[in-house]
This record gives sequence, structure tokens and C-alpha cells, in this order.
Amino acid sequence: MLMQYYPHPQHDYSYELNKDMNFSAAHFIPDEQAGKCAHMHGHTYVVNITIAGDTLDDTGFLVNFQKLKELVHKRYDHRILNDLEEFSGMNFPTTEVIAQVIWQRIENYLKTVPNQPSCLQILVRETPTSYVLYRPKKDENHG
Ligand SMILES: Nc1nc2c(c(=O)[nH]1)N=C([C@H](O)[C@H](O)COP(=O)(O)OP(=O)(O)OP(=O)(O)O)CN2
Ligand SMILES: [Zn+2]
Repeated sequence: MLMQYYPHPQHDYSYELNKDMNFSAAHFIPDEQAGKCAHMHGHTYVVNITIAGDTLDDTGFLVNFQKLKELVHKRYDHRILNDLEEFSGMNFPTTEVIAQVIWQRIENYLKTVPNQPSCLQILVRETPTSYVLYRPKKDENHG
């Protein structure tokens, strides 16, 4: 995968892990303000996940890279995002909402692991010229 520059969050954790991945998906934004994006179209989304913590698990992982891919790629690759329950109602699959939803999905998993890492940042790139960063407020991260 192409090396990209990503803005990094400030933190005092000892370990910081980053996982890149992409997935191909279709979406539309059902609002007249979305212009041409109100019509179904597709992207190869690029995602960067930043996780940090002070403690490793018994394997020596902060979190298994493969688990992160499973949580994101397996759910969203080759899907119509609007069909998924997390993007139902008014929670349209904009880049901003996708980034927050991916953060929540990862954070829900991290809450179940004993070494308690935190997801500090999600970057979602929708096109070569557009990306969003989602960083939770301090009290949204556990611990
Ligand atoms: N704040 C947001 N604005 C827009 C979003 C979004 O998710 N958040 N999404 C879209 C469309 O889905 C579109 O696919 C992406 O838009 P855009 O960056 O305008 O894509 P282009 O390739 O047309 O942009 P260029 O400037 O020509 O490179 C629209 N807005
Ligand atoms: Zn789009």
C-alpha cells in the first residue's frame, strides 16, 4: 500500500499502533444538499486506525492487526453502506459518520480485551482529494 502522511494525535501512551486498510463500497447521501452524491456511487475507501496503550497482551500485541481488518474490512467491503443498520435513519454514510461508526465499532471491541488499549483516531479517505479524521473526546475513550 502507498505510504501516506497522516496527522497524529497527541498522547502519553508508550505504544502507538497504526493499521491501514481499504475497502470498496457504494453509498449515496439522500439529501438534496449532497448534489451529485445523492445518487448511488462507489469509492475505494482508505482507512487508517490509530490505537495506543501502555500494556501488551500475552502475545505481545497491543491489538492484533488482523482483528482490526476483520472488524472493518469484513463488514464494509463490497457492501452498499446505506443498507447497513449503523447507517439507517438520518445517520447517512458521509465520510464523517463512517469515521465515527468505525471508531465506535473498534472501541467496543477494545473494551472487551484485558490490556485496555484505546482507539485515538480514525482517518477515512473517500477520494484522492477528501478525507476526514475522527478523534473521540477524552471521556469517550475508556480508562
Ligand atoms: N463533508 C462532506 N462532504 C461531502 C461528502 C462527505 O462525506 N462529507 N461526500 C461527498 C460525496 O460522497 C463524494 O463522493 C465525495 O465528494 P468530493 O470530494 O466532492 O469528490 P470529487 O471527486 O467530486 O472531488 P474533486 O474536488 O473533484 O476532487 C460530497 N461532499
Ligand atoms: Zn461518495
